[in-house]
Amino acid sequence: MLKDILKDYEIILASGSPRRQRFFEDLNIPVTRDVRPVHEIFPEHLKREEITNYLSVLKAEAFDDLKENQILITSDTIVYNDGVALGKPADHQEAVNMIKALSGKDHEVITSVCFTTAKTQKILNHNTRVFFKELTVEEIEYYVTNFKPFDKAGGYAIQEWIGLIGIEKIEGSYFNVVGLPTHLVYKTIRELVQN
Ligand SMILES: Cc1cn([C@H]2C[C@H](O)[C@@H](COP(=O)(O)OP(=O)(O)OP(=O)(O)O)O2)c(=O)[nH]c1=O
Repeated sequence: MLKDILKDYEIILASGSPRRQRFFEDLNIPVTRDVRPVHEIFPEHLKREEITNYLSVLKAEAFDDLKENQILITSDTIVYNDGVALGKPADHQEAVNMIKALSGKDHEVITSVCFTTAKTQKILNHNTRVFFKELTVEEIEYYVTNFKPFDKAGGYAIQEWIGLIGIEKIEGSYFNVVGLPTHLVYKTIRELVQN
C-alpha cells in the first residue's frame, strides 16, 4: 500500500486546518505538519481556480529549504458565487451576508492543491457545485450564532447543521468542499513517488 512506498519520503502538510490533517489520517498517509504564516492576498484580475492555484502556490513559497525526499502539500479553498470569491468571514454580520447570498441557488467550491518537491511543482484543482435551498433568516442567524463559521470559506460548512438542513445536492466531490479532493491527492502522491 501507499504507506509502505512512502517510507522513504516525508510528506509535509503546510496547513492549519484540522480537517485537512484528519483527511491524511483517514487516507493512512503519514504527514509532518509545518505551518508558516502567509498573507492570503491575490491579484484582483484572477478568477475561479486561478485564485486557489495562486494561493496554494503562495503558501508553498515560504518553503525554500526542501530536502530531496520531502513532498510539501499546500492548498486553498474558496466559495465562488456570481463571479466573486468568498473567503472566510471576518465577523457575524459578514457570515450572515455570505450565506444570504448563497441561499436559494447554486455556487462553486474550488480547491487547489500544490505538491512541491526540491525539483518540481504540480498543482491540481477540483470544482464542486453546491445547491442551497432557500434559507430563512432564522436558520441563517441560528447557524452563525451557534457554529461561528469564521474559519470556513463562504461562511458555512457542508459538514455542519447548515449542510444537513440546507444543501439539496452537490455535483463533484463532497470532500473537496470540506477542503481537499482526496481522490486526486491520493492519485497524485502515488504518481509522484512512483516516477
Ligand atoms: C465551504 C466549506 C469550507 N470549509 C473549509 C475548508 C478550508 O479549511 C476552509 C477554507 O480556508 P483555506 O484558506 O482554504 O484553509 P485554512 O485556512 O482552513 O487552512 P490552511 O490555509 O492552513 O491550509 O474552509 C469547510 O470545512 N466546509 C465547507 O463546507
